Amino acid sequence: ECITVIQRSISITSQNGCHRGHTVSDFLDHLKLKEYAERALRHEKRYLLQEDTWRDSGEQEILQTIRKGDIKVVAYPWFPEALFRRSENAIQRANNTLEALSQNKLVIKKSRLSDTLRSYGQIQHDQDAYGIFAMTDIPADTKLFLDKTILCATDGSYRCTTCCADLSLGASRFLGKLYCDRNCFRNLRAACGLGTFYRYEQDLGETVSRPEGFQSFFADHDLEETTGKEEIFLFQRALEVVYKSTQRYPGRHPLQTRMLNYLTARYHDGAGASKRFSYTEDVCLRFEFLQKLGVDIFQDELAEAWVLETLANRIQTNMRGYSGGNGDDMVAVNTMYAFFNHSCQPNVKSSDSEDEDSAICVTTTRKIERGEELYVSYLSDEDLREGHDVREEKLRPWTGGMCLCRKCSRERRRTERPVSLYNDENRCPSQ
Ligand SMILES: C[S@@+](CC[C@H](N)C(=O)[O-])C[C@H]1O[C@@H](n2cnc3c(N)ncnc32)[C@H](O)[C@@H]1O
Repeated sequence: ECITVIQRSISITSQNGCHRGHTVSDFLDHLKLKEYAERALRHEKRYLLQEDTWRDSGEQEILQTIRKGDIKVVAYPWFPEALFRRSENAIQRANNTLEALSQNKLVIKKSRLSDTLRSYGQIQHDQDAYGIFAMTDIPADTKLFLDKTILCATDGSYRCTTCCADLSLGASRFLGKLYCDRNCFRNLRAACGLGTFYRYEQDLGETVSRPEGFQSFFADHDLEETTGKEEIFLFQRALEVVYKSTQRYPGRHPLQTRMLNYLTARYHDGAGASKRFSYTEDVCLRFEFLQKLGVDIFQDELAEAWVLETLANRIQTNMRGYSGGNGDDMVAVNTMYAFFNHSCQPNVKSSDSEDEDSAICVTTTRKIERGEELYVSYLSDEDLREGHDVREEKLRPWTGGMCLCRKCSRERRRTERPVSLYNDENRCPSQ
């Protein structure tokens, strides 16, 4: 009913050609929309009041939060349970890949953080956190594996626009962007379809057939000033991958797309705060991009808000960033690397591969014993030198609460209640 009212008022406004010539029907529509908005506000308030994280907040605070546009994304009750988390098969497949890559040195298992994360509500009550464990003793400075990138996005200044490879040794320019070579340019063009390149193609004078009502993403949005625009591009790449998968395997749900189904999603909302909602980024850009892919946003499962949200969440929880300091920022997802949990005293370090596009290389920083869990740091070296409170705040987007690493547990113990998992030196419980 609400959509009909909106559609009617849009068509009246466009027929009138301006917003000033209000009609009686405009006015009634306005009143009706206001009523719907009030009803939605009451509903959202009731919903938030039932939530643990909001129980201590006053009604005014809740209302203000909703008015600012903060929302909580929940799945519709009819979504199958299987879509809430990764399948056993996905973990098994990931394990086969990791064992082969690491030459049987490493295995993916339930992390030693898992039970505590669950008891603190940092993961869901029926969710497991996985991690990477050593299957043998491993000396310091051992190269563990090289993990290829499945998705990446860059601003393109010093890295290839398609594969994010370092371009310091040479690059080719096509239509104003830098690439390793023509192949990379062609790959991105094939992956993104016409929309991405419309403006550039037009500049070159090539004829492009433009579907009616079609809007070019880059032509209509100036993202130059947007912070984190690489993340928006990364999300679009993920949508392309998912779209291609659903075209190829029509019965497969978008969230079961291979590779992306290796990734865990955060179901906490980070620091107890709900997600800041941006109409431009969360609605307009996503829908426009789906439209570009040819997805019917009222019919297709891919366009369902919870699916898009979960997809974006999986990308954000598992991506890694790289900043070379010269503006060559990039964000990438590497599926095996994504299984590492974080420690403020990591026993594994990562580096960009020198010879393999944007692949990531992981190496031990000290001797590892059989059965130990391996951890990387999600923070930069500089941030690791900060005190406990600063580190915990910076880690909150991932942890949604406390950092459960050994160092943080120790430092927290000095000040408040203990969260100790470390009586036996990071050992996996089953060893
Ligand atoms: C990149 S994933 C790591 C692998 C993940 N445990 C899995 O099952 O695939 C990041 C997520 O792991 C959990 N995590 C990793 N390190 C953590 C830590 N030190 N403290 C709390 N949670 C952590 C958080 O839930 C975070 O969102």
